[in-house]
Amino acid sequence: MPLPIAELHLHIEGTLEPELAFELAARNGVALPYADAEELRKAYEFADLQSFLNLYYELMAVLRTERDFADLADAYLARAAAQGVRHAEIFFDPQAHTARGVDIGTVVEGLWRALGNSEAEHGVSTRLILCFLRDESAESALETLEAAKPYLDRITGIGLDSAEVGHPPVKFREVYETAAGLGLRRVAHAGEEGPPEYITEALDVLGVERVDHGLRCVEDPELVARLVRERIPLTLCPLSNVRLRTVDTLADHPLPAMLDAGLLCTVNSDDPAYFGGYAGDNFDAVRRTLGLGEERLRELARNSFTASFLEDDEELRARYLAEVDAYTF
Ligand SMILES: Nc1ncnc2[nH]cnc12
Ligand SMILES: [Zn+2]
Repeated sequence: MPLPIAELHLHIEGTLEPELAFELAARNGVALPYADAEELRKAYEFADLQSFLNLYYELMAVLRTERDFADLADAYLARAAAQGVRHAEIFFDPQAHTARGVDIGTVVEGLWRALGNSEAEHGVSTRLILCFLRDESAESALETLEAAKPYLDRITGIGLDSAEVGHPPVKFREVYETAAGLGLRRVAHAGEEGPPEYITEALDVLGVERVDHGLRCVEDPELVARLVRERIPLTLCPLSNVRLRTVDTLADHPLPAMLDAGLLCTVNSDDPAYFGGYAGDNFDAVRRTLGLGEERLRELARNSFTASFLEDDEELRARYLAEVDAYTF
């Protein structure tokens, strides 16, 4: 039985496995510029974040109907459950779909078909987090939040993703303020490729409660001290960092030093179809390569539930934490 964990950094579009991409392409009459799934998988060789994002957005062309989004989310939830995920807070990128003429309602309702049944079907509780694309305009983000208003009962929070460098958090001050007024929780990618200053800005200007990645905080000891003091969770994604070359090799990953420093780290998969592993695979990789022992693994699992947005169901959080405590390796 795998260690029970919460996954807090997962882009649903990044769970599109090549085989499902071809199945959906056939169903929707979309032509993909690859002969088959095997050839597509060979294209998963990335120099940096942008080279990954190019393929990530290109493949989304196959996602067109509610059923497509439901199938995508259902496939993820089944895989995640098999790896010990008990709770998943799932990002989606509405602008990447509305730009192709797919309505935000199609996306949310499609995802909800799978998420609404997930506890019964897969034993995985879920929350949905709407992400704005930071390389699009602030106006576009505001329009997206407006378009999401009919679906806010299904959306727990907002996030910020896509190309980081050159798109600092401050660009999205207004939409984060508006979202906070609507009662939405706030997270943002910061310090993945961008500098530590973006992490500080995400905290101070956007009011984020959790930082996605946050890896580059290690370059600024004062920032590390603040993150420790304020118990700000970081959603790290070790296999993603290797594939996108933000660390040279997994053995160089600062996770052990970050835990030693007292940071509230969690381990997640980011875009598992592209980066070689789901949440449990990331745990296995850091256990094997970074030599994390049982106490550290249990700490990471506890952190994932502590950092989750389960304030609306503290009983469930307590149940998950008890499962972690009772787990025998
Ligand atoms: N790792 C990542 N960083 C920024 N934007 C993303 N969108 C999907 N995955 C991402
Ligand atoms: Zn991400």
